[in-house]
Amino acid sequence: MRDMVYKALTIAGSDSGGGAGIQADLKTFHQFRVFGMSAITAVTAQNTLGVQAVYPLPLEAIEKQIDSVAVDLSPDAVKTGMLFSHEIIELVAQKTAQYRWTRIVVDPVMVAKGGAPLLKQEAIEAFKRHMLPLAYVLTPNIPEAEVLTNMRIETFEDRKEAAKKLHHLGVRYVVMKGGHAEGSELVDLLYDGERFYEWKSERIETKHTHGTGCTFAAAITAQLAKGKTIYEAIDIAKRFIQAAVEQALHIGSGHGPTNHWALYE
Ligand SMILES: Nc1ncnc2c1ncn2[C@@H]1O[C@H](COP(=O)(O)OP(=O)(O)O)[C@@H](O)[C@H]1O
Ligand SMILES: Cc1ncc(COP(=O)(O)OP(=O)(O)O)c(N)n1
Repeated sequence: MRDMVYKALTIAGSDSGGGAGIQADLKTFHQFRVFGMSAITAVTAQNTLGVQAVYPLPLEAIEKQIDSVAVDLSPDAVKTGMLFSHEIIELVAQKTAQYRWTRIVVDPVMVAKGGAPLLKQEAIEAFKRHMLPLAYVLTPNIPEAEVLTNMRIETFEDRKEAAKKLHHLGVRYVVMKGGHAEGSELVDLLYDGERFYEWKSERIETKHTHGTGCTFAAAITAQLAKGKTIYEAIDIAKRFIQAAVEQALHIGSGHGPTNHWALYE
């Protein structure tokens, strides 16, 4: 008998350098034996040194890609990444409702590591209004959680308070990543509306962390596509990202990408 084929769709921006965005998502899906599909929202000219240019796609082009995938290939889980403008956010929200997608992982991509904006300032309210209530899982880093909650996050208790606020704004599972906090121990936090859960790891001292957020969220999406629970999905995604950073590829002269095949070498 044939193995079941699980499918995941990523709606995100293209990173020509291959470390983040659509490219990181598809590599991660593939690594977990999940069939990856894409709807590109924007094309970036990007490498390990930074983002040199951003070209959002026409709304019609984004809509057609989503429709083509949805009507024929029925994704088991969906991930969103760089959405760039309020028009794209509104379109993606409308399509999510139209196709009744429920296993949706929303990575609130705002700024690339080098500081380039990947979400317009004017789109933040639309993001909060449309994307948070749709999110089965939301994966903010600490600065993104600060923007979405309008609060400063300094202590671990602040992170918990922010996670609660995001849950109140409609998110089912809040996964607050700890990469931007100080210290040699890294803690990713899950709030499920009742309890907090922590995933701890050693911080690897490296500048090669380009695409960690995309890769981690894509790993969660792949596991949800396979029918895993959120707790199982984060267990696997955390081990995956740790190995991917630990065995980074050391390519390019800036912030290099993680190693998407590290766990299975
Ligand atoms: N130096 C590091 N060593 C190990 N894991 C890391 C490191 N930096 C980030 N991670 C992990 O990568 C994921 C993304 O983290 P974070 O840096 O907070 O988000 P983003 O990449 O979106 O800014 C998290 O699971 C985090 O624990
Ligand atoms: C096209 C595109 N999408 C998302 C990002 C941000 O990715 P992230 O995983 O947060 O990694 P860094 O940019 O922080 O290294 C991106 N750069 N490009």
